[in-house]
Amino acid sequence: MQLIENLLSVNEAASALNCLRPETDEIQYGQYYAIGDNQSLIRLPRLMAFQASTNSCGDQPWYRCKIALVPQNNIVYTSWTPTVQKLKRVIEEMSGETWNLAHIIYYKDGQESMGLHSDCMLDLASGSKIAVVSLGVNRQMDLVKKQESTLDGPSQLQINLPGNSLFLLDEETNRHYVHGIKKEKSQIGERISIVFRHVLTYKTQNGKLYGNGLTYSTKQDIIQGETRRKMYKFAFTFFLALCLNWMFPFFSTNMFKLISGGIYWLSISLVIELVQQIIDADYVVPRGWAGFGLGVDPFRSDDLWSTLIVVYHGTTALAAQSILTHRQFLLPGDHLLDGTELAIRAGHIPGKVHIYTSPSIRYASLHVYSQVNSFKSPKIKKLYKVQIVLQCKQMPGTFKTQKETVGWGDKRICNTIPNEVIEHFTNRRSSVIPYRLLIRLENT
Ligand SMILES: O=C(O)CCC(=O)C(=O)O
Ligand SMILES: [Fe+2]
Repeated sequence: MQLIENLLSVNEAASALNCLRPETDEIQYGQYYAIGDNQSLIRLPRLMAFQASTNSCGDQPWYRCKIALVPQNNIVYTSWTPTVQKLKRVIEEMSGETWNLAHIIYYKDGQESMGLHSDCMLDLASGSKIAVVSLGVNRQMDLVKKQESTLDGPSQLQINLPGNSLFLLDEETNRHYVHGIKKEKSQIGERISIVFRHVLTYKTQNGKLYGNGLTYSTKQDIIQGETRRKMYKFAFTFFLALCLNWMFPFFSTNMFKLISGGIYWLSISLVIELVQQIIDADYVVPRGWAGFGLGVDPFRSDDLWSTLIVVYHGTTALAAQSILTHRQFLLPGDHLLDGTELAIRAGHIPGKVHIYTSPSIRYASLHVYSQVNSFKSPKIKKLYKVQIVLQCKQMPGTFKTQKETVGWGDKRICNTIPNEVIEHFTNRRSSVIPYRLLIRLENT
């Protein structure tokens, strides 16, 4: 912490104060709010304005402070105005540091204040200092050591911030102490503080954040991420439209019922349009899979959603189609619609007539169960791996559990479900009810 008095000449300080007063044109102050306990809006006892430099991409720095989270506070950073820019230059030349964002705060009298708080450090350049330039009357800043702090040093401090001074608040002090500007009992005049920060977070025109510690660290990353998402969406759409349009009658959504009632033929472009609507809904659960709700028999009397557990069944598009067409799982030995007999799949022990499921999506999506097929997106000519899993409800007490049967031994397959109980098997067809088709499309 450091206080530098007589930052400017007396005349310059007086003129700076005058230029930054609300009556002058330079700064358009606004009234901002906090959210109270009962969700009410609380008027903050001060006026504020925001300025910042843009980066080389033309984006503005962004500081994630509490007031920015209140929807009613429309915080807009404008470019530097002459007086603030001059103050910035003076303190940068004096300290050798740089700042790219400022909050300008107007306290009209001693009744206006700022409560005890720590400045949020998420967006600040590591090791950078928060610079507070004070103009106008002297105000007292209280610093109170946080309860959890293990730092040696005074538990409380009072610092006078006279007009025409610079106060530098370092990371360490901000981490261990809260600070605030307390109310004054005596009648005093106005004070303006200009709080400069060096932030490394930026906001794009469409409101996306990038920078230190964020999903996207540069603007380029955002563009790449969006391109990837677009390509994925295209591929997905074409996969559904070209390879899986048999399944549209099985969807539970009204729009599908609407268009598939009796008409099982859909034009590719209509399918694409519908699929895009689903994908835009971002219904991707579990992680990495896109889920499509399937129609469930409305006449079942058991309380499907509350008493049955969730399991997964890794399968092929063909088998999924067969399960959905027959409206239930089939057991080896059953006859399909075309009269052929369902055989025990190669690799499974003959004589074991069972339906296999797993509480683990990891296990169900192993390639022996959920066959990997490749799919070439016709539009972008890119090859993808496609897998299908049916998300199902299974009736407790109707199945047995056993350890994995894929030869992994003790090597853990799923983080949540132990290998010993990862496989369910049953011979009751109607105890497993598929309610969501999961599809995963991955780059090859
Ligand atoms: O007005 C002041 O001097 C304190 C401002 C402050 O602590 C803040 O804006 O976070
Ligand atoms: Fe602060």
